[in-house]
Amino acid sequence: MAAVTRFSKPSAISHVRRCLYSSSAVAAESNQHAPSPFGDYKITRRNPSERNVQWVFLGSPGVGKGTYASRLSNLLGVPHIATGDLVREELASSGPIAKQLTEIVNQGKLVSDEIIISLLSKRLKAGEAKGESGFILDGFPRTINQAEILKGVTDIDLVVNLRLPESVLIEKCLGRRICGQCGKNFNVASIDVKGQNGSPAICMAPLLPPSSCMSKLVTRSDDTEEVVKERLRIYNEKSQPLEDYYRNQGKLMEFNLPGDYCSFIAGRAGWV
Ligand SMILES: Nc1ncnc2c1ncn2[C@@H]1O[C@H](COP(=O)(O)OP(=O)(O)O)[C@@H](O)[C@H]1O
Repeated sequence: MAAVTRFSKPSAISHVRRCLYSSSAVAAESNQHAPSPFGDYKITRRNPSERNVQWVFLGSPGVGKGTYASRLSNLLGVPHIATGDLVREELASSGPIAKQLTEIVNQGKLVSDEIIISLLSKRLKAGEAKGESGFILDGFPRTINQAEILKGVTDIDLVVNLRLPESVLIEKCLGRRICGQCGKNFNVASIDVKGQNGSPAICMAPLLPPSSCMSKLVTRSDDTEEVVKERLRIYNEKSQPLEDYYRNQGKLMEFNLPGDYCSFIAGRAGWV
């Protein structure tokens, strides 16, 4: 993949960052006075050379967006903001919208734009108060409408799209576990799919927890086979069109897992 080759040089990330900053600076300035659909919160639309990276991770449920995005966010020094985590925090808080959210999430449906944008605005506002000027978004946008709303408030630099075959996605979702104490994510699924009809074999080792977390593992209530299949269906219908949306803007970088991404990011950072 040409993009991977281009990214595999030592200073690749900072180089891409500089290139993306300079190409999007004009667009950023011309939209400075656009009204914000983020309600009372407006992402400060800065010249990209004066802020940190603003990237988006796309990919089906179970593809590992959270794992890869959080590792990359450590490398780039920006927060990893997952809207699924914001939704789960809201659920755990028993706040006013928690009851309404429980039903939607447990059916594998999408939460309304109004609610998700309000949760995201709150998180971005808190981050900005601490001096954050960049992010890796995971789970947002999930529809063309959300992407249009985001475009109205900031100019995303790069969109990373991760891909795995659907049979593997289901196994990975069913293998997900969270430590109820430290909140870290793990995966007990051991993937070993033989190559067929020209498609490569896929082997992915489980991401096992340390012994201190072992007895505290919980499974997400929406990670049942039925709900996962519904989430995949909704992803294909509502989120997959985002690939073309960002491809047409020249912002999409695609990785077929596990090979492409692992050999690029994980290998370079010494994670594998
Ligand atoms: N951008 C969004 N728009 C609408 N609903 C969302 C969004 N992000 C998260 N959610 C809700 O939170 C749930 C969990 O999200 P997430 O952890 O990202 O799950 P997944 O494993 O399906 O990627 C989703 O099924 C959906 O109900």
